[in-house]
Amino acid sequence: MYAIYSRQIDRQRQNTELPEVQTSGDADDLPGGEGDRVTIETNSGCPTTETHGDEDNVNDDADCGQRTGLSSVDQLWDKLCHPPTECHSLLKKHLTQILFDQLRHAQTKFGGKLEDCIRSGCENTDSGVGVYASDPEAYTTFAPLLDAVIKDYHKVSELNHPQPDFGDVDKLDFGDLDPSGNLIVSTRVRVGRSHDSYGFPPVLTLEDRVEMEKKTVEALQKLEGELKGTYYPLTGMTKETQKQLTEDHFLFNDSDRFLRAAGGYNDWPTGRGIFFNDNKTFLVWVNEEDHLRFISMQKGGNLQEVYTRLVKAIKALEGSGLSFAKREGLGYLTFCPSNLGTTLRASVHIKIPKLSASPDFKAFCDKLNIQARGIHGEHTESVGGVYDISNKRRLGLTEIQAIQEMRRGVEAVIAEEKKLGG
Ligand SMILES: Nc1ncnc2c1ncn2[C@@H]1O[C@H](COP(=O)(O)OP(=O)(O)OP(=O)(O)O)[C@@H](O)[C@H]1O
Repeated sequence: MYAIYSRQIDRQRQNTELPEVQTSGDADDLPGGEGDRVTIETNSGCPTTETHGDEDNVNDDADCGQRTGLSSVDQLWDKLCHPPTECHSLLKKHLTQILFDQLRHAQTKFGGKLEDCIRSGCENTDSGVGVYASDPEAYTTFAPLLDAVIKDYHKVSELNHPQPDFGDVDKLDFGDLDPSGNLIVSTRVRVGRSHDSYGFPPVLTLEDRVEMEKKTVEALQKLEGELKGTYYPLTGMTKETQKQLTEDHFLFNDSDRFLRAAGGYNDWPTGRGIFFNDNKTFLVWVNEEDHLRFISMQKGGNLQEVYTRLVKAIKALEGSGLSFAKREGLGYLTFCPSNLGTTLRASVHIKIPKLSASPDFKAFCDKLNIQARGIHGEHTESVGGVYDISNKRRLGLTEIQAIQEMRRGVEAVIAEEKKLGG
């Protein structure tokens, strides 16, 4: 069966041309040099009364099924109960002995098990969240654990996410957030989407990945106008091209140990790739962390243009025959529970040397529901006082509300930086 899919993909790949290395890409103007370390957020609270696993069941290989070489659910539980250093993850906080006993034999129709959801958090006890959904149905089967984690992470008391509402893009009340062009280097808005008929990375087979890639590429090839572009599979792409596209902030890589432990890089690079239009303002990541990530980005601070382009792309792709996983009260479903709901992260890369050096920087961001990251993605450091500032909330509000929250946050950040003399 795989041979058939491989042949199909090989044919498809023969028809695509690999991109030239972009030595003068959009992000080349980003400042270089070492900078301050970003404070990474965790929403933790370490339990003081965590009970230990049932030691009689440790090494119960029956739970491993066919996934040989992976720790069993009891081995994972044991690791979580005896972390090498203090553990503050949401997994640790919410997976009690009672819940573990209740869920340890549960299985979704995609074959997802508890161990698929908790592996990363048990292997990496320094995780902030520590839980991934094995597949869309995990949000039902493992709801006692996942709901608690979701409520805690997103700071909501009820899971009643509203229906999608992108607002009227012809009547947006914002444009360029930094008309002077002095502070904002670039703006990016992304959403994640999952095919509703496939599981998430831990339960996917190589054949699934190839099949999903094919379906996705067929839909992407229908895009028109500004969104029209070309798909570049990772398989066959030179290391130099991958490196350059990653450094230019366009492409993903396989360097996140949390995602790796969750199975996010299984069968790498098969089934993965990137689609982009000619001027690289609309991109789609295929089979990175999520089945699909739609990304709109450009240099400067024009949030209106970036958001409008993304909304048009979402509507076009929703009408192209793809069917995305959603659940009442949770919105769009993603591999990581931190992303579901709107799945929207709108960010600017912004030069804020004064504000970021202030001891109140994190509190300032928290108050505005915005988050600061380093400029090479989550868990990276800031470079030259440039930070990635984005909306923190993705669940419990609409897309247009999330964008407005980010806009207000960025405007406040700019005002504060100027007040401090920046
Ligand atoms: N405003 C921006 N301008 C240019 N590049 C950006 C911007 N925001 C994010 N990026 C780039 O996008 C890439 C992915 O970043 P990152 O992994 O933090 O976010 P993400 O794609 O939203 O996913 P996740 O939140 O799941 O990690 C990185 O190369 C990062 O530098």
